[in-house]
This record gives sequence, C-alpha cells and structure tokens, in this order.
Amino acid sequence: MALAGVRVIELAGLAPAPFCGMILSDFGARVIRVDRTKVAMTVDTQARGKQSVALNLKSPKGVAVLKRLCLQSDVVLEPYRKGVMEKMGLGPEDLIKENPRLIYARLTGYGQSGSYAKAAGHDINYLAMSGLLSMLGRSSEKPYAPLNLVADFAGGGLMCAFGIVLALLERSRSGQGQIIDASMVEGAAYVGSFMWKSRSIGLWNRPRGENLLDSGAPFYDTYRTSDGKYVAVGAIEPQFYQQLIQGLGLDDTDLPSQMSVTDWPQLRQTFTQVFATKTQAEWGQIFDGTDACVTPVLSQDEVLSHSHNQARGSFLKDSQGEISPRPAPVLSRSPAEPCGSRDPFIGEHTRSVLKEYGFDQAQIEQLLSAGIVECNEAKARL
Ligand SMILES: C[C@H](CCC[C@H](C)C(=O)SCCNC(=O)CCNC(=O)[C@H](O)C(C)(C)COP(=O)(O)OP(=O)(O)OC[C@H]1O[C@@H](n2cnc3c(N)ncnc32)[C@H](O)[C@@H]1OP(=O)(O)O)[C@H]1CC[C@H]2[C@@H]3[C@H](O)C[C@@H]4C[C@H](O)CC[C@]4(C)[C@H]3C[C@H](O)[C@]12C
Repeated sequence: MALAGVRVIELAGLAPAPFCGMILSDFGARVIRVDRTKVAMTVDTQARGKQSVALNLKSPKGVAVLKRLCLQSDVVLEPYRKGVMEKMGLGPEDLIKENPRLIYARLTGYGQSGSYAKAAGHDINYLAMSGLLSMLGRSSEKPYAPLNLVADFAGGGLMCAFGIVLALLERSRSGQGQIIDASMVEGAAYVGSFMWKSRSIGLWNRPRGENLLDSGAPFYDTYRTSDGKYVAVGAIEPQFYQQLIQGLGLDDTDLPSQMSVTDWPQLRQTFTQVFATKTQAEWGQIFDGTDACVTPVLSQDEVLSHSHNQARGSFLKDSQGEISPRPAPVLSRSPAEPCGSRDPFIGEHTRSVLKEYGFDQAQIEQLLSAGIVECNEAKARL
C-alpha cells in the first residue's frame, strides 16, 4: 500500500484527528493511537487498523515514553488546542530536535495563531468562521451545518492527511520533517474555494437559498416521492434538463424558461406535484440510464444494496457486521486494504508496542506498576 512503512503516533482526539489517522491506516501506515490511562471507553469510532497504547502524559515518565515513540516514528498527529503539547514538553521544538525527520501534524480548529487559537470549538464554529456556514440553508431559514462534515472531516481530518502525505513526499527529497499547522477554519474554506472563485460569474449573488446550487433552482433540489422517500435532481445543463422534463412527462412549451429565476418557485411547485405521483423506485425505472441527473436519496443502510454501489464494492461490511464506506480514492496498483477486524481496546497494544520500540521487560513492568502506562491485553482476549 502507498503508505506502507510509515509510522504514525496519533494522540487520541475527538473526531477530525481520528479520521486523519484512519485514512493513513487504510492506505498502509502503521498508526499507534496514544490514549489516556484510566479511561473506560474510547470515543474513536474511526479506529480501523489502529493499535492503542494507554499512556499518562501528565507524568514526566509518560512524556519520556512518548518522546521515545516519536523518536522512531515518521509522523506525530496531535488534536489539542494551541500550547497543550508545549505545556507537556512535547512541542515541535522538543520532538523535532531529537528527530529532525519527524512530521509534526497539528490539527486544530483555529490554527496555531490568532485570537481564537486557544478557544474551544467544534465543527459548526469553524464552519461559521470559514464563511461557508452563511451560505448553507434554504431560503428564509437560518444557516445550518451539514452534519460535522465540512470542518471536522473535509477541511480537518482529510486536509491534514493530505498535508502529511505532502510532507512525506517533500521529506523524500529534503530528508527533513516539518510542522503542519492544519486549521479547520482554513481547511473548510479551502475546500470551499469554488464559492469564492465563482462569485465573479454571479453564482452566489442572490440571498442564501435562492441561488443555482444552494437549493434555489428547482432543477437542483430534492423531491419527495409517493412512498415518502426522496429523489435528488441535478439537471443543470439544458440538454440534461430536457431529459428531466421528458421523464416527468411535462411539455417544455407549457413551462417557464429553465433559467427564469423569478419563475423558479412555480417550477418547483410543478416538479413537487409530479414527483409525488410515483414511488422512488418507479422514478428510478424512468430515469436510470438517462442523463436527466435524477438519483434516489439513499439511506446509510440502502447504499450497500444499490446495484451501482454493489458493482463497485463502494461500501464494506467488517467482521463485526458494521457497514462503512471503503477508502477512497481507488489506486490501481497500490489500493487501500482497510483492516476488517475489530477496533482496538484502550491500551490493548501497550506491551507489544513498547517492546517493539525498544523497552525491555523490566522497564515495561516498572511503567505498568507506576501507572504510567496501562495494558488491556486481557480484555482483548475475552
Ligand atoms: C466524538 C463525537 C463527535 C465530536 C465532533 C465534534 C462536532 C467536533 O467538532 S470535534 C472537533 C473538536 N475540536 C478540535 O479537535 C480542535 C482542537 N482541539 C481543541 O480545540 C480541544 O482539544 C477541544 C476544545 C476539542 C477540547 O478541549 P479540552 O480542554 O478538552 O482539551 P485540550 O485543551 O485540547 O487539552 C487536552 C488535555 O488533555 C491532556 N491529555 C492529552 N492526552 C493525554 C494523556 N495521554 N494523558 C494525560 N493527559 C492527556 C492534555 O495534557 C490537556 O490537559 P490540560 O487541559 O490540563 O492542558 C462526540 C459528540 C458527542 C460526544 C459525547 C457526548 O458529549 C456525551 C458524553 C460526554 C462525556 O463527557 C464523554 C463521553 C460522551 C459519550 C461524548 C463522547 C464524544 O465526545 C462524542 C460522541
């Protein structure tokens, strides 16, 4: 796999950093998650392929253990607010001095500088600060955050993984590691560059929810079908729009022009009435195989059984029966090989990892008896 041989130390975080770690693990990196001790359960639901070491970083000996792990690793990924790692003596200066090849990834909401750098926050806050949240929501409704997708994952975990891969590639030429300052505000905004770069062509010059791609256009929206499900319509181009009208059994000459913005409410009403006359499956029989850009709105469970997704194996079922998306993108020669076994318990691999990283039996026992580390191999064998 593309990242085979890359060793990552992931400090346990909430959601963005775990997603970053899972991406790296899916594509072959060895990801060791460092959990707190005395914690019953992990909140990392994206732990596929990871190992877990439970380590108390509030103790100097715990800090020394982490330093030793980072000394023999390629990447350290930290999900804390600005200054936390420095407070523990684990800042970039501390670690890169000992391992100049280390890639030090810092995934935060607001970045390592600026007045918000030390403020707590979550996806919706970062999305709000990016400028994108102001554009999300239907006309006359308040802005809404699309799950915690855009800042936590697209602009956070994924962008950070991208930064790590860039730094690994650069290190292959320079031999040097570097610091990655991954701000979720900036990552989300960067993902949304199109929204800034397309202002000049007037794509966003109307109020929220009244533009072409923000639920304003009736030919770019969702519609309820007679069985209470939904279809998604994306027929933007005239030639696709014509196929939509045809599939709906409408006569274009009876309708206002597609781009007559003032007539969009009336056109939406017509589409709403027509889509409500058939089931989602019936509309699928009409539109599948055409370029009308009409697709079923599938639930998280339905995605597995749709013929297109099935043909590609787009979704996986792991050994626990859990459905989840397969890693993307698909590389032809070195594709991801996501681990199918269960996620690790906290501290499950403490002993084996410390041994692999050069700690002898006496040192491990001492760390265990002092509560610096915890080992939960037994739980794993239950
Ligand atoms: C996981 C579910 C989904 C959450 C997604 C949500 C929408 C997000 O947006 S997540 C993105 C959050 N932001 C960031 O990641 C940006 C960077 N990070 C931060 O800004 C901060 O970390 C913070 C604001 C997120 C948290 O601040 P906090 O003060 O807690 O921590 P820091 O300042 O960063 O300092 C870390 C401290 O920890 C010490 N540390 C670190 N490692 C160790 C170690 N190994 N040993 C010892 N100590 C360690 C470090 O020294 C720092 O200490 P100091 O502070 O002393 O310096 C979640 C959605 C719903 C959640 C559930 C729900 O809330 C109910 C339950 C609540 C319960 O309390 C927990 C379980 C819940 C089930 C809970 C579980 C999950 O959180 C959810 C499911």
